Amino acid sequence: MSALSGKVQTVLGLVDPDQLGRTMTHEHLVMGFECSYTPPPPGDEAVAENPFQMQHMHWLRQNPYSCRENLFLSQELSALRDELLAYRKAGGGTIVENTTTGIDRDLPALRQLAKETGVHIIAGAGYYIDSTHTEATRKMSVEKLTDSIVSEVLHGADGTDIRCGVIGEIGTCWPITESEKKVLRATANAQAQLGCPVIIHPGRDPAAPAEVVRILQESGGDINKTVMSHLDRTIFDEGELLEFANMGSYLEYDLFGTEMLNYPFNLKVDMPSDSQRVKTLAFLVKEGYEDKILVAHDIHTKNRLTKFGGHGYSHILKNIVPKMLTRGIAQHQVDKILIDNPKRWLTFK
Ligand SMILES: CC(=O)NCCS(=O)(=O)O
Repeated sequence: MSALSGKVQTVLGLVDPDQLGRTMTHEHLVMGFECSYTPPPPGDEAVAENPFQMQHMHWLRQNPYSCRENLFLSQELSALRDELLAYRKAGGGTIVENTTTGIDRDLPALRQLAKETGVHIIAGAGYYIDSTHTEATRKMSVEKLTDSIVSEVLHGADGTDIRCGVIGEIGTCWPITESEKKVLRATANAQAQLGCPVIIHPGRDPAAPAEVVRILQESGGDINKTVMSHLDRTIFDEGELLEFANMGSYLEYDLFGTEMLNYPFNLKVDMPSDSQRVKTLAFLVKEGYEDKILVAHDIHTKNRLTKFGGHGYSHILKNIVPKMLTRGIAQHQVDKILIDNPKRWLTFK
């Protein structure tokens, strides 16, 4: 039995799982998302240059990736500190910070934020999507990738002694690239060694989550300890959703607060509203999956911070939970989604 067994690993060290409280399982605090920059619609170039004004807030909500400045959450440490203090006040206890190699993980900043706010922060090991893999990463064997991920959990990452407490978000596209497949196999190997939680960013196709699960299974991954993120923009058909749910991973709805018409990463996708997300959660609860659901906001752009008129990290606790309670999800089921399921997932075997 390892020293991690039965514990959760935060950026400040190991904690007892009962200390976590309400947990958002997919957020970013300090990251850079330049890899997803999308040029603005024709005619909107001037707005994109100078977006942080009241009259441009709606434009930013609709076009968050078309303004470079909006993509650097890392520039907002003071606002992030205020957000975390507000999150605690709203009843939040823990945040899983999913920033991995490729999108500017900053572990010392996470440690500082955890110290200053009292929020438990759990950092992510591993690699984001293919376009952010360096040549050195692409050349690594599965064994070397496994070693690097294991080391980030056991010894610390990015030249620090700050240890990651989950593997992920591991980035994949659709179709899954060869480099991403290697990282997935390494993730499964590392999970088999460590008994740790894993979280996946699937490609934007309904077939993508199941394909990731198959690759992880082939390499000995523990699907019961794996989260499939971003289901809100990935699987829409109820039958397909139940088929995927039956594969055994946690089912994460983590784009609460994001309501946009033209989703630039896949124009075929109709991004759901928060009301539609709650309806899907109620459906999954009715179908018996209340022990598998997780929720979050996946904040990764500045406009979603309350400083810039956004919903912030407390939106689920303040606005979505009351809505869930009026839509057939009972308080004890809400508690499972916010407390018990994250705790079970995050505890090392
Ligand atoms: C940071 C990140 O990967 N966010 C996911 C955004 S997406 O639109 O759900 O792919």
